[in-house]
Amino acid sequence: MTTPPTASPAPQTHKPQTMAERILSRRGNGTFYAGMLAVVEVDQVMVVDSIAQSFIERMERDLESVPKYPERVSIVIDHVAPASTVSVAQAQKEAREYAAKTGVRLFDVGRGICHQVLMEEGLARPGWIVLGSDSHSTTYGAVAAFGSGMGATDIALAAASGKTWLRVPESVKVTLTGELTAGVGAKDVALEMIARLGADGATYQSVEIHAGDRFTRGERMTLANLCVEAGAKAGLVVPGGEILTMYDVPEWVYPQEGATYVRELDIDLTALRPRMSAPSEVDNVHDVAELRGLKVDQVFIGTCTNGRLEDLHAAADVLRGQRVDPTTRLLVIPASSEVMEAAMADGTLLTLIQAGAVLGTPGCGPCMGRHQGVLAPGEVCVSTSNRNFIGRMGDKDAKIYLASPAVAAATAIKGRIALPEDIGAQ
Ligand SMILES: CC(C)[C@H](C(=O)O)[C@@H](O)C(=O)O
Ligand code: SF4
Repeated sequence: MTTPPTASPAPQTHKPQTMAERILSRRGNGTFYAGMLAVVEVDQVMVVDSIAQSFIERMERDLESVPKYPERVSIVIDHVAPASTVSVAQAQKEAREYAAKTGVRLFDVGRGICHQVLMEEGLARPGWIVLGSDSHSTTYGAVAAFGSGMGATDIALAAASGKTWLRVPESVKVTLTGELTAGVGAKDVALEMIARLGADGATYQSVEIHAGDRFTRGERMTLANLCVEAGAKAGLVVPGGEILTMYDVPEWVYPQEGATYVRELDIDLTALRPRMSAPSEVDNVHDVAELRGLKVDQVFIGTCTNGRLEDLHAAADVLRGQRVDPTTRLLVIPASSEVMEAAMADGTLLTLIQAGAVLGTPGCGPCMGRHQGVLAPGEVCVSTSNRNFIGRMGDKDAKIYLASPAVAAATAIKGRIALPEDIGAQ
């Protein structure tokens, strides 16, 4: 197989480092700064169903190799699960056989979306390097893991060698100030951040988010998840709040005072209103109030961005005792089996179903337009996901608006873009 190049030599003096520089240095073979080439240990390699066939082909045909550490590789069947066609079923069958043969972990149909599942399983931890065959692998930055998406070839090389090599990214520092007002949450912050960075504004950079003790792990996942929509290589949230009680956070993941950033921006949470991304770019962000009243055919609550228990709670708080508009469909797809079980146990699912929601199998659902709720020409969807590109959820003439679970729920009741306050909720 290909031999990794030798990493850049360590500099003589020690300058303060960003989070990305610190983590890559610690997990690699030197003291790295932006622009240098780092060779690093990989703690977890994640392969999704849609990429599994090409991953297996790279491993067996091109590299003639097997995973060096099978316990560090996970395959997740989540994007089109259960299978929608014979060829999808065949690919998934091959993924199962490969897992059985090599001893890598397999999370099968119904366990949930890759990023949610890895987080729940403790397969992303502070200071880890987690590579996924999926662009939203930046999500692991919620717990200060350097998470990044790569193609099948790079993923296979990492699985075969236990290492990867990459150019150390420059960092953008995003500092959150003030406190959120009622009805505004992590999704609104994430959309505002993308609007401010721009869709290509952080290409190959590490977005380092200074959030203090604000936000739960799930909310931090929403923030880190969206970073890739600005083109980021990683989205790292400085540990604080509940992360400190959930994990042992090593000192070496924190950025150092005086580190070098290519750009710094502050987001004042107090001034933020519920935000919505209009078609067909994620950075086309507006106040929901400006878009109010637009007729909506489908509302989708779920995905790796906003399909967690707290998201279902936010939706249920708005939908309790209400009915979905008869001309609008509401799809709710929990991000994982664990989320579904908890939402079942605490009555959230009953509330949603009584309001008229249709429940789907934990997984990606219609997020990328492969099954379970694709859109017809001219249809409009409000989704809690992260991408609203042309054709993303079905027909190229369908339109997707991205918003928080609370806004999505209010919209489902009205059948038109709405704020929770429009139906008397907060
Ligand atoms: C199928 C997968 C590779 C893809 C990604 O890379 O993100 C998908 O998850 C998406 O959201 O578009
Ligand atoms: S839920 Fe959507 S964005 Fe997330 S991994 Fe699945 S397809 Fe990609």
